[in-house]
This record gives sequence, structure tokens and C-alpha cells, in this order.
Amino acid sequence: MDNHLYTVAQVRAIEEAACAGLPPGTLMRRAGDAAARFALELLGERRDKPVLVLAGPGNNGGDALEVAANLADSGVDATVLFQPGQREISDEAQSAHERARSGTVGFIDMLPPSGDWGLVVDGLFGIGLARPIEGDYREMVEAVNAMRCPVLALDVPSGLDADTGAVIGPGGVAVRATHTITFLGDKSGLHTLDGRDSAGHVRVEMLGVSPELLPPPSARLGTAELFAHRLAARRHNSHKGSFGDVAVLGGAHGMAGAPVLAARGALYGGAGRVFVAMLDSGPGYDSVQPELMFRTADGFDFTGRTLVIGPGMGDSAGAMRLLARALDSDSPLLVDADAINLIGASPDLLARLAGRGAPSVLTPHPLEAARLLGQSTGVIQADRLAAAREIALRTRATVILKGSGSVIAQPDGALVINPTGNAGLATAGSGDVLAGICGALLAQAWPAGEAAIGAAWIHGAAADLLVAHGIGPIGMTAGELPAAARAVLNLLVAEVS
Ligand SMILES: NC(=O)C1=CN([C@@H]2O[C@H](COP(=O)(O)OP(=O)(O)OC[C@H]3O[C@@H](n4cnc5c(N)ncnc54)[C@H](OP(=O)(O)O)[C@@H]3O)[C@@H](O)[C@H]2O)[C@@H](O)CC1
Ligand SMILES: Nc1ncnc2c1ncn2[C@@H]1O[C@H](COP(=O)(O)OP(=O)(O)O)[C@@H](O)[C@H]1O
Ligand SMILES: [K+]
Repeated sequence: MDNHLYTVAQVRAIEEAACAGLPPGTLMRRAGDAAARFALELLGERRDKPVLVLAGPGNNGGDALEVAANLADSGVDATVLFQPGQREISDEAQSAHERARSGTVGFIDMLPPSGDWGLVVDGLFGIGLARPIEGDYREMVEAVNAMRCPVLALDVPSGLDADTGAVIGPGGVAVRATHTITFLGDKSGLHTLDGRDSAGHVRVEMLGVSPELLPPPSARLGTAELFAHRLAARRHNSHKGSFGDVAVLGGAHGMAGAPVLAARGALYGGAGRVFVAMLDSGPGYDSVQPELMFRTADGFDFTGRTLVIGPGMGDSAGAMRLLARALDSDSPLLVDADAINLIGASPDLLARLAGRGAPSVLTPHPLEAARLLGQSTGVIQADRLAAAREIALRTRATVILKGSGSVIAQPDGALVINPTGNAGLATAGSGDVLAGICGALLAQAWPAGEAAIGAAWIHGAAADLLVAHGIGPIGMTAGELPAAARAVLNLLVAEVS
């Protein structure tokens, strides 16, 4: 399947199983062939420009040498930068060396001070990188990152942890590629945390390995197919009651903006009726969005309503009581922002959440996730997939761990990484809009897992649509997201209808 993600350990096992039935060096040659074709595509009309190929001491370097030999065979001026390592190289990599050295490939052992490269191929380190990149290799990575030409990473951008998307540290560096061709299965680390910046566009090359050799994936990349079956054209004979009520609970004194943004997200996400139940007396109505109905939270009836709790809620005793009441209710529930922090500080509230029968979704950003798990943000970000899964297991809720490449974890441990969105979303209030969109999908009877995957995808796609129209990433505002999300939703519905 196109969206399957594997761990490094799984890729090693796939490689071993595949090698067993093949003559030595076959996979490396196939990797070199596929990557050279990709390199030629990237060069396009600029085939007369020289290509710099960085070859490391292991098999990633072997792939690079195969690429260089293939490019030279195609008439491209290819130069390999290679420094021998301490260890003996593998037989496959040795053959690749011999092949490259017997042709027209040029070899250098240090980077020239300047060079007008048409493309750089990064074959320094792949899934075998075991410690931070230092010394001469570090200088090479830094020099490549300062270049303006396209950079094609082989398998994994050198320096990146292919499982977690973290730069291997402490104090490490990673190549920032424009493109990555990854072998024998896509890898989670290319799609979350630093992965998206480092890997650029990812192409998966299975090297002819039979699908029967593939294990069940450790995670999936989010796609519209994962939730498309929930999208349906609206029946003519429908009314506002057909699409559910969302009530956003929050809005302590001076913090009315956050619940209003969430409520707009819910309205444009298709909920039939949207309420904002404020802890303190807030605005009587939203003049931009007069469709929203304002209530006071005290005594507000939850029956038959999907609840989005937390935006701008604060941590007062009243907030805590409201949260306890929401957790104990039978309503589908989305828990965000201050409500997450309150649960992190209270084993009692955590137990109420874990004991819920109705659908529950939690949308922590990394700091909120850290508070929930009693860890530092650094620990959460060092392995976002593990953190999201741990929260889902502890809370028995669906979790969206937000950030670049949001990780959606289900209580049964299943993981999805959301591929949509961009840095324009790094603006105050965009998380509130996500909470509202997810609330709207829950209110339209989507199961929690699909609502979370769908909301993250639609929210990110809305930001991508805004960027495509010149609205961001710089200066994109959260208030612009709901209408863009509506456009994405209607496009999706039109596609499946
Ligand atoms: N085998 C196959 O069939 C296929 C393999 N494939 C390819 O192989 C790649 C995996 O190859 P790999 O296992 O050799 O690891 P790789 O990423 O080259 O790095 C390990 C080398 O780096 C060294 N080293 C590590 N850290 C270091 C550091 N910080 N600074 C300096 N040195 C450091 C380490 O030596 P060490 O010093 O640790 O003893 C070792 O020499 C994979 O990503 C894919 O591209 C594909 O062709 C498909 C078929
Ligand atoms: N670089 C990025 N790429 C993709 N999505 C991002 C990026 N930065 C932030 N986001 C998304 O933007 C939202 C930010 O939410 P959050 O951190 O709660 O902010 P706020 O509390 O201000 O609303 C999340 O959905 C997050 O996944
Ligand atoms: K690499």
C-alpha cells in the first residue's frame, strides 16, 4: 500500500528477506538505477551541469557510487566526494566503488570552495547512522545546506533519524534535501518533526521486492481514502438537526477568542448548530459569525451535543467542574488546550477520561503532551509516535499530537502521520480551529478515529489551499482557516459523490 510506513528494524528485515532470494548486490544496483533516473528527472534540461555525489563509508555510500556510475554512463559530469571510513566496506559497496572508478566518474576527497552544481546527491548516511554527524562529514552537510541547487537524498537525508524525524544528536546536523528517494518502504521519520524539512518531496522505491515480504506497517501516512467513506453528498431532505450540534466549552474572562475560533471551525466543518458556552459572561454574539449561539456554561445542557472543551478555558475551579461534568457525560468529546492541562494535573480527571464510553479525542501540542505524560517537551519530540501512542493508551482516547506531521494515535496503538499542512499553521488559534473541525465531524457521527484523521487532514489541506492562493504561509491567520476547510470538504465530497 502506498501509505504504509515502516520502522528501520522492519526495513532491515525486509532487506534481509529480499536479499536471500537475489544475487549479491542486486538491491544496491536497483537502488542506484532508480535514484539515477530520479536524478536525471531533477536535472531536466540542465544535464550539462555537473553533479556532486557525496558517498559515505557504508552501504548508503554504495548506493551513491552506483548513482554516480549510472549518471556518468548517461553522459552527466559526475564527481564523487568520498573519504574512506575506518571499517571494511561491504562487498556490494566494494563492487559499486570498482564500477564507479572504472568509468568516467571524477573522485575528490574534500569539497571545493565553490562549485556550480546542477544537483547534489546525498549518499553519506542512511539508516545505519548511529551517532551525530561530526568533523569533515558535518562540514560537508553544512556546505550542502548552504547551496541553492536541488539536493536528492538517498534513502534518508543524512543525519535524520528515519524512525522519529529527529536530527540525530546531541548537537547533530542533517542534510536538508529537496527530494528523497527512499528504499524498501517509506519511513515515519521522513514525515514528522524535522523530517519534512529534511526530506523534501519523498518518493518510495520498493526495489522490486515482492509485497508478500512486507510486514504489517508500523504506521500509515494519512490520506483522504482513510476517511472518504464518511463523506457523502447531503440529502435534499435534511435539516439543521441532521448534522449535529457542537458546543464549545471554554472562554474564561478575557479569553473569548479561542472558543469563538473553535466554534467557527465547527460551523464551517458542517455542524448543524454551534453553541459557545462561556465560563464567564462573554460577548452576547459574534458580529462576524452571528450564526453562533452564546450561552453560559453553568447549567448548559450537554444532552445530544458534541462537546469541544478547553479553548481559552483557564484553570479555575469552575473550569475543573465543567471539565468533570463533560468527561462524565455521554456526549462525544474533544479535549483541547487548558482542558488537557487540567487532566495532566489530576489523576481523577484522567481516570474519568479513560473510563468514558462515548467517543473521545485529545488534541495536545507537544507541551500539553509533555504535561500529560509528566515529561519534558524534548522527550515528547524525541519520539512523537511513541508519545502519541502512550497518551492514547493511558487515556483510551484518540490522540492528535500536533505539530509538523501531526501524529494520530488510536487507543489500540494504530498510528497515522498527517502529511498535509505547512508552517503557516504555526500561528495562534490554528489549533482551536482544528478542535472545532474535529468537533463538527464527531457531531456528524464520524467515529473518533476517523474524525481525528479527517480533521487533521482537512485542516492541513485548508492551510495548503491558502498558500496556493498566496495567503501564507507568512501572515496566514487562524480566522482564515475555517472557510478554506469548508472549500476542502466540499471538494472532497464532490470527488466521492
Ligand atoms: N544492504 C542492502 O542490501 C541495501 C542497502 N541499502 C542502503 O544501505 C543503507 C544502509 O547501509 P549501512 O547499514 O551500511 O549504513 P549507512 O547508513 O551507510 O551508515 C553506516 C556507515 O556509516 C558509519 N557511521 C555511522 N555513523 C557515523 C558517523 N556519525 N560518522 C561517521 N561514520 C558513521 C558506519 O561505520 P561505524 O563507524 O559506525 O563502524 C558505517 O560505515 C541504506 O540506508 C540504503 O541506502 C540499499 O542499497 C538497499 C539495499
Ligand atoms: N509547521 C507545521 N506544519 C503543519 N502543521 C502545523 C505546523 N505548525 C503548526 N501546525 C498545526 O497548527 C496547529 C497549531 O495548534 P496549537 O499549537 O494548539 O496552536 P494554538 O493553541 O495557538 O491554536 C496544529 O494543528 C498543528 O498541527
Ligand atoms: K543519505
